[in-house]
Order: sequence, then structure tokens, then C-alpha cells
Amino acid sequence: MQSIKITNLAKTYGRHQAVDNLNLEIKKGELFGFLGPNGAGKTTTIKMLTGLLEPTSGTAEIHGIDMWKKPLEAKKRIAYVPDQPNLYPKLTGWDYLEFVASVFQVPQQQFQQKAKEMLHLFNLTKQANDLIESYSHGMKQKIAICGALVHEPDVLFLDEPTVGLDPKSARTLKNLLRELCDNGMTAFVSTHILEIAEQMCDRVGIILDGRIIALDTMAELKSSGGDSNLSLEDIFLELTGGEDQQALINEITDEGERR
Ligand SMILES: Nc1ncnc2c1ncn2[C@@H]1O[C@H](COP(=O)(O)OP(=O)(O)OP(=O)(O)O)[C@@H](O)[C@H]1O
Repeated sequence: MQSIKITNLAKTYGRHQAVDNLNLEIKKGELFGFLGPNGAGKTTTIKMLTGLLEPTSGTAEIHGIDMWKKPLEAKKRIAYVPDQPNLYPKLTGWDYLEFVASVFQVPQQQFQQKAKEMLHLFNLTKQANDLIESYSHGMKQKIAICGALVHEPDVLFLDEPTVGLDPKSARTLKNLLRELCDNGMTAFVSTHILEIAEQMCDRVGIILDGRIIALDTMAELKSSGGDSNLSLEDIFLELTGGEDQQALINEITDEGERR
């Protein structure tokens, strides 16, 4: 059975088709990178997959459970870290983790062990009893990630997870995701940082104007481009038209220099 199964998923805002009949299957244990330029439809897709935004049509299933027909059952299996996590400023980091664990009915002993482990991993042990309102942006991002993992989800959705993280924390997250996926968790990661996708994802999907325009392993994407020296950035820019813009920038700057 697929971990995530998306069938003819679509979302229109007024007349604008933000996500256009998306079909995608992601296996258990896969670390999937979801890429696309600004406004391509990444967040809209993730919100439909996590039960936050109702699709105009189509279905999203988590381990065979329809997110919109059986939302409670499906939501028990997932965790979602948005790009701007909405945390409770008047809770301490520890209280926040305890709150999340109680929502997901994690037994107390298991919670304690997991929370300590996660806080240690992300260097937050010392600040665990401080109010979240005193946390920096990166610390908020990290406590949100800890909260997402405290109930050991089967599928983790991350929207721009490394933005705001220092290099050490970004590396910790990358290694942790790899390890969790090797142990059977599935991760669906949207990112603009192509290097991250290139280094850690099993497969990447590129979305443009609400449609998947490329879907493959890095090795296959490179070989289909006919040049194994291409970076994901080269492939991404070629597919999404960024190269035309680069040519325009070169033209403008050349003209500036000539004047
Ligand atoms: N609430 C909304 N009402 C109307 N249009 C919306 C709404 N949310 C998103 N859109 C439009 O839907 C399209 C997809 O937006 P979405 O936020 O999913 O893109 P994205 O790929 O996540 O972009 P970014 O990389 O900039 O975060 C865009 O054209 C956006 O303007």
C-alpha cells in the first residue's frame, strides 16, 4: 500500500486553478522532495494533504485512509510543520510538547523519553522551560519539529523546514529525516533549497502552475536531461523557465554595463 496517494487532486481559488488534477503516489519510507517556483501550488497541495484546506475535487489518502472522509483517523497518522509554525507563546517548550503528546494520546513515559531525546538533538534542553515567546525564529522552528515527531507519525509533512535553521540544526534535521525514513517513516518535504533536495531526497517532484512537470529520482532526472553533470538547479531552471529570466537579467546587467 502507498503511504500517500493523491488522485486527481485539484483546488481552484475563484477562477484560478492553483492545483490542477494532481496524481502522485509515495511509498512507505520514502523521502520525497516537493519543489516548485513561488506560487506553483506547493503549500496548497500540502494543506489539502494534511486536512487543512478542502480540495475542490479529487482525493488524498494516507495509508489508504481518505483525509477528507475519515479526517480523525488520517490525522492520527501524520504530522505537519508549516513554514511559519503557529505556536502557543505562553507555553514553555516542554509544555508545548506535552500538549501535543496529550492530543495524540502518547503514554506519559514514552512522551518523557521522546521529548528529552528531541530537545537534546536540537540543542533546546536548556531552554525547555522558557516561554516560547522568548524563542528565536529558528528555535520556534525546532520546537515545532520536535512537536511533530513526539507522537512518531507515519507520515511527516514539512514546508520549508530548513529556513531559519542554523547550519548545524539543518544538518541535524537532514540526518534525522534520513534515519527516520530508513526506519519506515515517510517524509514529504517542500523546499526551495535545491541542494537539500539533491542531497537527501529519494525522489523529487517539480510542480509548476499546479501540475507536476517532473517526477523521478535525481539520477533519472539527470540522465533524462542527457547530461549527468547537470545540477538539480540546472534541471529546475530549465523546466520552470527560470533560465529565460536569467537571460533577461544578463541582458539588463550587460546593458547597464555598456551605458
Ligand atoms: N487563499 C488564497 N486565495 C486565492 N489565491 C490563493 C490563495 N492561496 C494561494 N493562492 C494562489 O494559489 C497559487 C498557489 O499558491 P501556493 O501558496 O500553494 O504556492 P507555493 O508553491 O506554496 O508558493 P511559495 O513557494 O511562494 O510559498 C498562487 O497563485 C497563489 O496566489
